[in-house]
Amino acid sequence: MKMAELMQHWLPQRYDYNLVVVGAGAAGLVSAYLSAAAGARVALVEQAQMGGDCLNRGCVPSKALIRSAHLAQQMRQADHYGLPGQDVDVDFAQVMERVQQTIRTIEPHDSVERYQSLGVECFHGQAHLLSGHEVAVGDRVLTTRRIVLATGATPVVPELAGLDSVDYYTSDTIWSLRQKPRRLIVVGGGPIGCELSQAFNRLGSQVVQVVHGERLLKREDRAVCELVQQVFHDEGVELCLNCDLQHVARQQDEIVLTCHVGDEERTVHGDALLFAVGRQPMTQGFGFEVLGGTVDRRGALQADGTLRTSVPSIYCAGDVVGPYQFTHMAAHQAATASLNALFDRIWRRRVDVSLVPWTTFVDPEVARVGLNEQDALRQKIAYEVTRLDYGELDRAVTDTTTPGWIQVLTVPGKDTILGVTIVGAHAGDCLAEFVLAMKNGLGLKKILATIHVYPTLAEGNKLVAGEWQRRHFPAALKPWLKRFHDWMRRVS
Ligand SMILES: Cc1cc2nc3c(=O)[nH]c(=O)nc-3n(C[C@H](O)[C@H](O)[C@H](O)COP(=O)(O)OP(=O)(O)OC[C@H]3O[C@@H](n4cnc5c(N)ncnc54)[C@H](O)[C@@H]3O)c2cc1C
Ligand SMILES: NC(=O)c1ccc[n+]([C@@H]2O[C@H](COP(=O)([O-])OP(=O)(O)OC[C@H]3O[C@@H](n4cnc5c(N)ncnc54)[C@H](O)[C@@H]3O)[C@@H](O)[C@H]2O)c1
Repeated sequence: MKMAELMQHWLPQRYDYNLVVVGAGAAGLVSAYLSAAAGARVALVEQAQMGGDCLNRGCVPSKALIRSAHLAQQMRQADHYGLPGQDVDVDFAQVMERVQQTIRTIEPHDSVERYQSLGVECFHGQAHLLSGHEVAVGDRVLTTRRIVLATGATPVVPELAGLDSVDYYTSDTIWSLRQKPRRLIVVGGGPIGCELSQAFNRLGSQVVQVVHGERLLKREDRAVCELVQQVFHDEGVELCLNCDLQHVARQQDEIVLTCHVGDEERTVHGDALLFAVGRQPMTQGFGFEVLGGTVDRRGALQADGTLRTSVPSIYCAGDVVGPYQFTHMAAHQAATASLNALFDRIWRRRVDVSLVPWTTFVDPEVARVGLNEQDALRQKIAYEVTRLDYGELDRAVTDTTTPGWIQVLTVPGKDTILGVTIVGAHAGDCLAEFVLAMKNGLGLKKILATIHVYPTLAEGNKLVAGEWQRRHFPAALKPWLKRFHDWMRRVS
């Protein structure tokens, strides 16, 4: 039998679906929704909760927790605002209940009911790939022309001697806590470790943050990390940098984590332990590898620029492929993957990762798009720096939300923006204007020429553009202007 005949033998005459999407997190939901909106017949398979990580264990609960922690901190610092400062008696169980309430409020948006109403057929169960065109869910086999894998990622737990003798948390399980840990050990200096260390500390846990590297948030410039570390230190988060984990043990009622810091041994004591050491793409256990699907050296699905995997009928999006593990990237990739999957006979586009913004929601927030100084130096890209401190921004002063700054890197001598880092209150919101500008090739002069509302933090974007303009005013023009104005003062 020839190959074509063989294929004909096992492929159905007509597929049930144009697209089956595996996983109903940010990537899966957007893939399913867009495909249904484009008129395709779509099935969405989720083994656990609709909304995936972002809604149930990630962005939503963490930002709800951070909000309570921020308010507790503001209450303590009420004297900065002319009000009596106070000790805050945090009802931790209530805070965690609010976190769950927040999830419940958003939940309908990601629910089966909503997606069914949008024209997506939802299946609950673990998807298993039987071929590049067949997905089993329980007893059912869904046949489909294309598949989008959006299976996400799971928290990494380091291999550590003694780990089986202690209970520990990850970002998946920490939300079940109802009793505040008196002393919390957080392992990891990335966004999860930093956001949760500060939040738990502000809610009254004594936090020790144990970090492998020499600083927190190592993707950011050193000055940014130093400010965050200073704030953490001032608020009482104990930082253990350059730590190599050795072993962990339960001793009486406490957890004892032993690390090497250089040649020295250091022990860290706590009542609870949280690992935040990265998230591993979910590529195994649903038949992809059996079909010859490959993963890259990061352990993420291997895909081309159009998000097609090594199995031609299967595309992918979100944390399972990365490399940027953000909800907004999952959604962005989902749009590319699903439309490519539906229309690949006639048209495919590449996913655009040239401009990926992100914000780490520590206080002060750290937001970035494009290059920072350490990237520019590493890539040997020439740049100029223009910086505006929040202290020069009236709204930051009236709100007592200093410290912070806006730093813009531009092409030397030009207003073309290479990258922006904003550190400070609402940095993530303020960044959006720069993302739009960069995406559309607008330089700082265009931002300067745009009327910004006074007094807002976003006005800082215009002020930093003004600072750039002041420094680039053509020097040769100055004597001419002086002569012109001298002449104009003559009384004729
Ligand atoms: C604590 C924390 C805070 C975060 N904060 C932010 C933030 O502020 N901003 C931001 O942009 N990002 C944040 N993130 C990252 C963000 O949550 C993820 O990037 C995003 O959720 C990834 O979406 P996804 O659809 O790729 O994966 P997921 O949301 O993980 O969805 C994958 C889904 O697939 C399902 N699944 C897996 N295998 C199968 C199978 N075989 N069959 C059926 N279903 C399957 C899973 O059950 C899951 O529901 C945070 C993450 C964490 C953990
Ligand atoms: N605000 C946001 O957008 C946001 C918030 C949270 C999470 N996220 C996403 O989730 C992803 C995962 O976050 P994360 O913070 O877990 O991972 P990460 O990879 O960003 O950081 C992991 C940290 O753990 C440290 N580490 C790794 N192994 C270690 C070990 N054995 N001992 C001690 N330290 C160790 C690393 O040095 C690093 O500091 C991020 O990449 C991010 O994209 C985003």
